[in-house]
Amino acid sequence: MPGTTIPPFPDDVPTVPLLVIDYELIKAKNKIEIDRLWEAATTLGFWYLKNHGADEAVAGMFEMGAETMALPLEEKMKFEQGNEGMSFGYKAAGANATDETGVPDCIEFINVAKDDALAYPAPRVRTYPSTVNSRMERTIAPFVRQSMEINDALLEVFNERLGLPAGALAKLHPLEELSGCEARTIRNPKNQEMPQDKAAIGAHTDFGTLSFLHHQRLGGLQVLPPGAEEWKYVKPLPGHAICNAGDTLAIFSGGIIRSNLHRVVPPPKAQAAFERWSVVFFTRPGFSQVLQPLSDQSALIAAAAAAAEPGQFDKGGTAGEWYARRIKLQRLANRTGPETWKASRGTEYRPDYA
Ligand SMILES: O=C(O)CCC(=O)C(=O)O
Ligand SMILES: [Fe+2]
Repeated sequence: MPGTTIPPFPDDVPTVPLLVIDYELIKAKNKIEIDRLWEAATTLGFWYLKNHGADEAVAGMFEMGAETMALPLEEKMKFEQGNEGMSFGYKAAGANATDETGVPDCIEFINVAKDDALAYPAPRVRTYPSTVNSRMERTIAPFVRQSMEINDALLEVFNERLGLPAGALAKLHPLEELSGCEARTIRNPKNQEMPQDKAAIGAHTDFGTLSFLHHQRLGGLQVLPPGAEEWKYVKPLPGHAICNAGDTLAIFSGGIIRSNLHRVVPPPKAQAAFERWSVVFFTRPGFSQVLQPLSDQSALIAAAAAAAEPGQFDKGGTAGEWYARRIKLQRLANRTGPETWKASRGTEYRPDYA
């Protein structure tokens, strides 16, 4: 999309002032930057990340998404993720609910399992459209590797600040174990015939541990800060990723790290006339890992978990069950009524919004 024609993000809409974290400083173990990352993760659970070095792979992911979405719908549907609680593959527009009344979403996306990208050409989980296969080695695998390296470095910081023994969080995300880790490219159609506050992706928390998100120039992502009544836009900043913590990190940390509600609405004002694309990598635990606060390994987590409402973080099932439930029950094909939406929710649920 030629940059000159895209109107800038408007300066008169409510935005949330995320901290900008410098990945180079995090790698250099800069104490001040680590403190800032910790503050971001434990207050809102969202931050910008600059100097992450993944720009080329991210650009390739946008291209892969455009090539894939340009395929005939019939071809894309051969790789649809299905209704059984698996996210890998193609998700058609309208397949998911965006709220408890069952209003359909309007975005389509392609998800590639980290386990397929790294094992290519041998499928570990499933197969993909030709446009994915042709970029598996030159685009998707490098994006997966770089994203994992970045998320692993952030996890190491959290591991230490949570008072956990070295490698405790990493152990829950073994490279070899099948997991919900995936790379995603999303297409959001332009000129959506819907009000500006109507969700393209409904209010949700992310299912996994850490998300590494990229936009081009268009806004539309909003967060609902703790205690706030009003959704606030996250302003896209060129070259800056947006990172957020998800449910499984909130659970492992007994709620010390925040998995915050967010949603996608049409881009604000004049930007709504343009198609919006996003790229994400989701780090999620191995499917067999048990979801519970790591209280037996950290006094800090034990205290936080003890202070939390019963049932909020002591979930008990496996990461595989958590992932499958959340995906399966947001599919409209599986909806029986408002209870299906409710049963698909994550660690944060605000009945007035989510
Ligand atoms: O497109 C975006 O900005 C956010 C996407 C998102 O929240 C998700 O895929 O979980
Ligand atoms: Fe999300």
